[in-house]
Amino acid sequence: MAKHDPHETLLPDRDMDKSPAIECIGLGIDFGGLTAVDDFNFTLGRTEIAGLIGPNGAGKTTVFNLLTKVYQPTRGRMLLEGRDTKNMNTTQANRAGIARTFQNIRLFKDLTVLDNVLIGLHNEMDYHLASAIFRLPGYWRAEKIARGRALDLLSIFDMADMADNQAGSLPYGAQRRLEIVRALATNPTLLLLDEPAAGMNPSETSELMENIRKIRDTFQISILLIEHDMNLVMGICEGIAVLNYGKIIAKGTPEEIKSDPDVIEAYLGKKGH
Ligand SMILES: Nc1ncnc2c1ncn2[C@@H]1O[C@H](COP(=O)(O)OP(=O)(O)OP(=O)(O)O)[C@@H](O)[C@H]1O
Repeated sequence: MAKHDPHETLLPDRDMDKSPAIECIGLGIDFGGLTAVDDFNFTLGRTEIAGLIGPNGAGKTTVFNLLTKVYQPTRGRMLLEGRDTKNMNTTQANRAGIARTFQNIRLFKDLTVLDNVLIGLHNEMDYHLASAIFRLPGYWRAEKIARGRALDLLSIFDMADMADNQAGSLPYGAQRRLEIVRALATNPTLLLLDEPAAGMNPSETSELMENIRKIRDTFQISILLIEHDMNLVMGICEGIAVLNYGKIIAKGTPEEIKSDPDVIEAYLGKKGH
């Protein structure tokens, strides 16, 4: 496989005129004596769809927790569209453009589908607190706009007719879709998907692949996904980084990754993933 410059984007020719969606430089984190992620050099260009793969316990979710500022790194730096994220917390990282979904569905199951999306939108909206408390005209205006945007988002994923249903009553695939819609409501420039195909049947997975492409094309954002389903990863990702024991052991196109002996040994050759 071609050994890539660690600071090069997975697709080096794309969007060279803009700062990358995200750039990690020597990022690392220790938990007590355990180094969960180390020397993580990773650059994702705008509108790339990339995959982060590796065996169980390799550090993939920890990388997502670093990118979303759930964890602060022990070392290294992370730039979001050229901006240093050093002092950001999770809310600030979200406002700066990173949104994520989780390995296990985290919806407000008793609320309606629409309300779940509105929660995402409110995170991003910036109306005055007093206007919300006293229900001033500005509040209602903002609410109306938010409802319209939420319904628009739901219709892109053919979910507008489910707007008033309880989120917990939706079929599994639709709940996962709703999680993605809620993340998109925060208007991200980088969307992180943690095992989006987990628990899906093959037809739900292929629908998910179409939706991921649609998201990138419609919103012109970058997508980084963690996934064990190799058909999805190889079918949709333009670039892939492979993590093993907290370190990147390979980066490249799906074709390069498939034939990389280190990857085969560390990951693809093993059964059970
Ligand atoms: N908060 C924490 N405290 C201590 N150790 C942690 C913490 N978070 C993660 N780890 C450890 O870091 C390592 C990487 O875990 P992580 O969950 O990131 O792996 P993963 O690649 O996402 O695995 P999987 O594919 O099973 O989800 C593991 O050894 C894990 O036990």
